[in-house]
Amino acid sequence: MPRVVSASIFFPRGGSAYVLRSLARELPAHGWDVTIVSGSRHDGHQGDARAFYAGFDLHEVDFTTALAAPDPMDPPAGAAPMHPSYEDRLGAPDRIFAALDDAQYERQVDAWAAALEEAGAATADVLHLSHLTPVNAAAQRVAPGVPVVGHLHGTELLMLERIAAGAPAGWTHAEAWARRLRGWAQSCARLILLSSTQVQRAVTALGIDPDRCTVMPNGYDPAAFAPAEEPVDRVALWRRCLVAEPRGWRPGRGAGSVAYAEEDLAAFAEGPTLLYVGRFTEVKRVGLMIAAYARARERFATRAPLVVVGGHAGEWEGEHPFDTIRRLGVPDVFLAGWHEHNELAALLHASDALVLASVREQFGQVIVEAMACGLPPIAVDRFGPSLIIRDGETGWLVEPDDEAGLAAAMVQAVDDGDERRRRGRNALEDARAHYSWPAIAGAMAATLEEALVPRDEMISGRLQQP
Ligand SMILES: CC(=O)N[C@H]1[C@@H](OP(=O)(O)OP(=O)(O)OC[C@H]2O[C@@H](n3ccc(=O)[nH]c3=O)[C@H](O)[C@@H]2O)O[C@H](CO)[C@@H](O)[C@@H]1O
Ligand SMILES: O=P([O-])([O-])O[C@@H]1[C@@H](O)[C@H](O)[C@@H](O)[C@H](O)[C@@H]1O
Repeated sequence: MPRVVSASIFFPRGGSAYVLRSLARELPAHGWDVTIVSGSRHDGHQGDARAFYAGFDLHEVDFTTALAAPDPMDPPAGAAPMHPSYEDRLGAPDRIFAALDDAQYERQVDAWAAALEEAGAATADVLHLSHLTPVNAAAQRVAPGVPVVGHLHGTELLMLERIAAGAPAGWTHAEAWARRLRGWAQSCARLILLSSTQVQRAVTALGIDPDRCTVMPNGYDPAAFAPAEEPVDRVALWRRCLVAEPRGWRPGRGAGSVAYAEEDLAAFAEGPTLLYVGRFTEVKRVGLMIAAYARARERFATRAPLVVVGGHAGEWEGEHPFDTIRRLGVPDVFLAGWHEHNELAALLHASDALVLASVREQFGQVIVEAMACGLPPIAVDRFGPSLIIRDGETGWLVEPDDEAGLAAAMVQAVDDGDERRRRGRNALEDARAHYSWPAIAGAMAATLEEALVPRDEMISGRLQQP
């Protein structure tokens, strides 16, 4: 059986880790053995690759020592440096790529070359590399003859677009990183994009040949996301998540630092529940969503809460949702904290519509997960969501950063139960028809096979150094 080494520099945290894991689960049925190489941490925080990728052939790069060092990017000799990130969060151990100098870059490449070597990358048939990172350079060093399938997730494009618009102060090595990312993209045999809306975006940001791009959407795991089989005791579910075992958190405090009282559950007694699922990054516009909810709430015919699920503890960009809720003084918005996939379906079953105000979402995995549970989504009419959702049929599409438009969609979703349920049924059909991982994995296997074919041509492409 051919073997693919599937690698991510990041410890499992964002949407890309779920993509990597779902594909690793499905690819053997399509004739591929998978070895995973991933960043990891063993310090009790979320992000332990051994737990996240349990049962897979895993080689991890452990950042635990680096995270305890005064400079996680420059830990004691022998320890792998912490991964950098595409987001620039004040005080975060994972500094923005664009701030790392050449020596720090070389340390990254050395650590990942060792990991790829240990995982047998040189004898793999294909390398599948998430995002564009120093793992690409490490692959060129230790496995120069092995074709690379790159997988873009959107966050790398956000950083490049910010650099193109004028790098913020502190991004002192922005141009060197932009050059590297472009070089790595150009040397991939194939580059996976998540939506046809993204081809031109990637061509502009990376200068790649559009013929090397494969459009392959993300999916949902049908074992985890499906409509509820039995009636759900919603108040009991929200009591557990918000009152008895709370995981919501406020700035500077850990999971569970935001908890609710029994009487707060009255918000769930009458009307439908709106749900957000995701990280607290700037692009997601969680603050705008809460402001739109505040407007919409005054017009709802019934009391209808908004539950905000997600936000890795301790990580956020811009104003934290806890502060937004306080600033606006808006009632009935609940912070539920991070919940793993095996718990998410229950939260979706206790909700009625998904809201995602994100403005530049390459795909929006949570949309198809919600649709697979029968929830209609409300999202923004740009990029990935604009093709996943059929406005008026499977959900609502609104303009980016349009607080009034988002509020109007929320009012309709809350007040018109028949219409909401009709769109939810259609959404479920679309999810089943287009977005289940077992079906999508066939396209992934085909992409890996395609990467094997024009080997000579591709090898000369790979040798272009950034
Ligand atoms: C801005 C942008 O372009 N983002 C992209 C990015 O990451 P991003 O991290 O923004 O990913 P998404 O929001 O799409 O996915 C988040 C994932 O985390 C899971 N989750 C979230 C909260 C929680 O409490 N528990 C939990 O399990 C969700 O179920 C989902 O599977 O890569 C994803 C994967 O290719 C794409 O779909 C996104 O469009
Ligand atoms: O998974 P995803 O959201 O595509 O993208 C990545 C995250 O997984 C990772 O945690 C973060 O450090 C990166 O900067 C990037 O955002």
